[in-house]
Amino acid sequence: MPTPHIEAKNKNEIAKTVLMPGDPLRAKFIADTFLEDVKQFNGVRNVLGYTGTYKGRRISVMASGMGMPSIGIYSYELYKFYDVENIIRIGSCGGYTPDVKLYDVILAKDAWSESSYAKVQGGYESDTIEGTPELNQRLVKYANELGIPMHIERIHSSDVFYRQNFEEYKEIYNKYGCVAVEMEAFSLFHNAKVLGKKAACLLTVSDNLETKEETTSEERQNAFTNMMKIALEMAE
Ligand SMILES: O=P(O)(O)O[C@H]1O[C@H](CO)[C@@H](O)[C@H]1O
Ligand SMILES: O=c1cc[nH]c(=O)[nH]1
Repeated sequence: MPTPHIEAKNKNEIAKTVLMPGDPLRAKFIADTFLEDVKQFNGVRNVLGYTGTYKGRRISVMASGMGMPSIGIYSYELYKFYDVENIIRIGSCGGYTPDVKLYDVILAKDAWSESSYAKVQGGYESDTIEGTPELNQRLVKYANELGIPMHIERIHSSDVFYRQNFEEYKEIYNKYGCVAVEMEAFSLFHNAKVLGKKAACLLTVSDNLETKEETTSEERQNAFTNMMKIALEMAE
């Protein structure tokens, strides 16, 4: 400590629970909008990380960057070297079915992926990994208390944003039951599993591959507040 990618010198600078959006400016938005007594603990590569209080309880928020190699590095360092216990990814996703509409919140029960991340990292052979049920139960409870509806479904973690064959998502939906795509949960869930830690993933639908509706980049940064409010209740 510090690590190659996180400059915090002391474990105490980071709370036991870290919310993790891909976008550094979404992390800044959360710190600016929802947290009090905020201290920035990371700025390496502009992957911003902050610790503060929410309703008087301590929590951190730090970006993961995009894709499994990136969240693989940051979540590993947080769990292994900073004694972080819980990471809640709060991301955007593309809907594979009209059943998930723009701005809907999805809790990833598990993530299916073609990625080699888990196999290469730790010899894990399956293509599906669960989020931590205990965290999922807490997030369901908080969503209910806040009156925010939530889909609880399997998602697709993809290494590829721009596929040569756009239509492949239809087969992934039909064959594996993934209702939406994002790019990090599978490796986050894997790291939690091998390190004996906990992880969950909340997503907001930013676009829909079937209906072709989409939100703007500014909305993806600042407007996905329902999932943020659910995740912030994890503060302790
Ligand atoms: O909005 P974030 O959290 O970055 O998540 C999604 O958005 C990025 C792609 O635009 C990928 O990181 C994907 O997982
Ligand atoms: O990975 C992602 C995230 C949002 N929207 C997509 O289509 N893919």
